[in-house]
Amino acid sequence: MKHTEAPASLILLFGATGDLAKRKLYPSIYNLYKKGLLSDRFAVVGVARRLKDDDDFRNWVKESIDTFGNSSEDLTEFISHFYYQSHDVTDSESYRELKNLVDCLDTTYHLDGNRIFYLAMSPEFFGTVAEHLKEDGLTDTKGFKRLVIEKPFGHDLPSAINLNKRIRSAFKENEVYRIDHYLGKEMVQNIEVIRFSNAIFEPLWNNRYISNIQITSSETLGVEERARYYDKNGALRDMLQNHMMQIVSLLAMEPPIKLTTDEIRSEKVRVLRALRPFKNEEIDQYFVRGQYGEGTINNETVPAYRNEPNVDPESNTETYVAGKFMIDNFRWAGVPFYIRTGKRMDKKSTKIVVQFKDIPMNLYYKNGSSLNPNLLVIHIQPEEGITLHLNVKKTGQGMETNPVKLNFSNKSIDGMNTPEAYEKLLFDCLRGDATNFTHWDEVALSWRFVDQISEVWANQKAPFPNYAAGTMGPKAADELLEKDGFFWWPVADLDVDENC
Ligand SMILES: NC(=O)C1=CN([C@@H]2O[C@H](COP(=O)(O)OP(=O)(O)OC[C@H]3O[C@@H](n4cnc5c(N)ncnc54)[C@H](OP(=O)(O)O)[C@@H]3O)[C@@H](O)[C@H]2O)C=CC1
Ligand SMILES: O=C1O[C@H](COP(=O)(O)O)[C@@H](O)[C@H](O)[C@H]1O
Repeated sequence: MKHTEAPASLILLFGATGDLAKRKLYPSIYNLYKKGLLSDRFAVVGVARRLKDDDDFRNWVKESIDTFGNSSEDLTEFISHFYYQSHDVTDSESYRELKNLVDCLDTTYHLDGNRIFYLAMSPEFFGTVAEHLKEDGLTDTKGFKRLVIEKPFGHDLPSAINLNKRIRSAFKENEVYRIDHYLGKEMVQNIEVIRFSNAIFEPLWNNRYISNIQITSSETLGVEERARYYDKNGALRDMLQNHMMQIVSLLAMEPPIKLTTDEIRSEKVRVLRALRPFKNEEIDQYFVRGQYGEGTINNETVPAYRNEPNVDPESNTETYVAGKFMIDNFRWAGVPFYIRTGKRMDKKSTKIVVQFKDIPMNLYYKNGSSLNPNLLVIHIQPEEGITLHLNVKKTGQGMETNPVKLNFSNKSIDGMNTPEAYEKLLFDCLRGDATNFTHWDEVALSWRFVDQISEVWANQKAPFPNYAAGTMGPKAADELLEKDGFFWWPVADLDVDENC
């Protein structure tokens, strides 16, 4: 085994013909292979209904890599490791056949019985597949067995508890890898490093020096082909319950005593436990929902959410959510964490803005005008980097100040793109590192928090649509900050200069 490569392993992929597999998973497996991070002893078994046989599947994988990956090479050797079983996951009989195939590949490729079961299909099947894997002996193996499970993990706390019970009947908690692809993003992983390896930040990382933190994740895309799923979930469940709350917990957690999976997770859990709960009648003071109407994006007119295919024409589902989280602990008492996320917004951008408090006395603006606050901006995507906003002396006579930005862009280091989140997460899973996956306690606490909001919203019809596609969301989201004396830092003005 090469020094850094993953151990021999079989990946059994349910949902092998799906959008996620095609766009993300095959290109990621291929990148690992190309970089020498995958053992030569690997095999992938795809399960779905629509293809016929191995050849069909290998062509499918090749096409997906040609379209969504970065390869101009001959893929023959790589795709020879791919096998297919046409199988309806609700059909109990097929699992025996699958076990025979998997056992046979185990021997052929000397896989030491190591198995990753990846559920990249509709969540309604997660419990059924997990139970069958156990009942039909696929989890009886002398190597490791790990279950990678896509989102959403449930629809609310009761359904998540039920799903967890079914999964845990077949896998132990430390064998379950709940994917949150934001945790695979380079700059999300960088949050801990920025905080815990810089003496200039960690001492200031508290309510004495930080006035508020803003997290924006805006998309220009609409609901696309996923309306059947999305219309039942909305932005609150689709983005806030998982990605946004994970970012909040990374920003707010205490330094872990060690950089181990358990220590980091337990600090994140403590943040989620400290989130201030709300009474039903308070939800509107802390959360705003929106749904896009018709509008213009990149000079093209796009339809209202309610006119998208497969969306209920009277849908009450939010495509936008903004909120204010309060973390009631010693470090964060009084500091609002504002988040906003939505579809069909003005710009595709995920950024964190940490706004520091004003200095106690402003010596440089005696006429009453204000100094620019110091900001630390963490650019998660599309550009990756950090910017520190400072004030310096204006060149020349006098003592006026000038705002400046110190930029760091990941691209400026070596011009290389950082690996796709799925590539990193797959590699972590192959090596048995669950740090960047979500523990059950985190899932349960975030559902408990989100359920308070969704229960109230489900019972009140919203005045939708309330923002035009191509804008940054409803006016009420601006008012959420204005009433606290803040405003959303415009993401378009904060971009990192990638040439720096
Ligand atoms: N697509 C994305 O960008 C993202 C997806 N996810 C999550 O990933 C998962 C998969 O999503 P996505 O790929 O978009 O979904 P798709 O609908 O594109 O794919 C579903 C897959 O499941 C297979 N399938 C459906 N029913 C059965 C069945 N009864 N038996 C066997 N196979 C079946 C389909 O194959 P066939 O029809 O051939 O049987 C297909 O391969 C979901 O949990 C989603 O929430 C998460 C983040 C982003
Ligand atoms: O999980 C999801 O994330 C995507 C946005 O991901 P990003 O990496 O492009 O920011 C979102 O479009 C999708 O609705 C949601 O399910």
